[in-house]
Amino acid sequence: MAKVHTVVLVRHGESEYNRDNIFTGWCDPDLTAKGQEEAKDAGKILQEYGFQFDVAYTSVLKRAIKTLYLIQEELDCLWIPVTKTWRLNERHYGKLQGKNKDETIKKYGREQVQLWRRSFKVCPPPLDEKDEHWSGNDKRYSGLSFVPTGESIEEASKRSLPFWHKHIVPALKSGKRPLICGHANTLGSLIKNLDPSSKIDLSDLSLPNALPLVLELDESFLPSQCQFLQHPSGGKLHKKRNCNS
Ligand SMILES: O=C(OP(=O)(O)O)[C@H](O)COP(=O)(O)O
Repeated sequence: MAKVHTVVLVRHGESEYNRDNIFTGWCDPDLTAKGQEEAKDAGKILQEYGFQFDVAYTSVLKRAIKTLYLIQEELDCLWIPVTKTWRLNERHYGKLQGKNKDETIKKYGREQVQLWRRSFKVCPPPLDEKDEHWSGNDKRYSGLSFVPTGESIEEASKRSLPFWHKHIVPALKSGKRPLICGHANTLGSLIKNLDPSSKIDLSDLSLPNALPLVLELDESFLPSQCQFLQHPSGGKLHKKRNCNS
């Protein structure tokens, strides 16, 4: 089907928790120096392909906000409107937040941990509201009637999809070119759940850090194709990797 609309999505660059192999969710670690470079690289790749954006969206987590800023800086479009929303936050990882992934596997077993990470409906164990990682007292969430203590991928999709329909689709309808900077599970599940029957394969939602993903949509705003724009190989060639199965 012919391409009608295009949205570019980027997972943030490497965070301190990514570097240390820690479940992140709604925790708010910064980008590492490597993550900052990855973000700048993403901007350079997008520039090389000639992408331009009129509007941008990100979460309220600094790893995504800073990645977006660095991309905008590379593209010289710091002036475009940016909407930050908790609806694009990473899925809430409950009690796993702040825990090392290998230690969690040792404690609970690989199969159980994989179920918490990738099952659509299974929620990770809930975070205690007294835990240091509980977001209920964080002022950025003061407008929410309910602050999650853990989310399944399905629950995370249920709060990101309405944002897509309320903000991204109208932006596309008015001819705007949107850039979305977010998180592995939320972006992956958002794309998959726009049309669960689509052939798009995001190989278990493990989106690489700061690799721009070009999503093409048909006239009904359903995904028709998606592909990653690869990092420069040898500093020269950017190879596109197709993710349609
Ligand atoms: O918070 C996370 O994602 P993020 O680094 O994209 O924000 C997760 O810890 C990613 O880990 P996962 O691949 O085990 O789901």
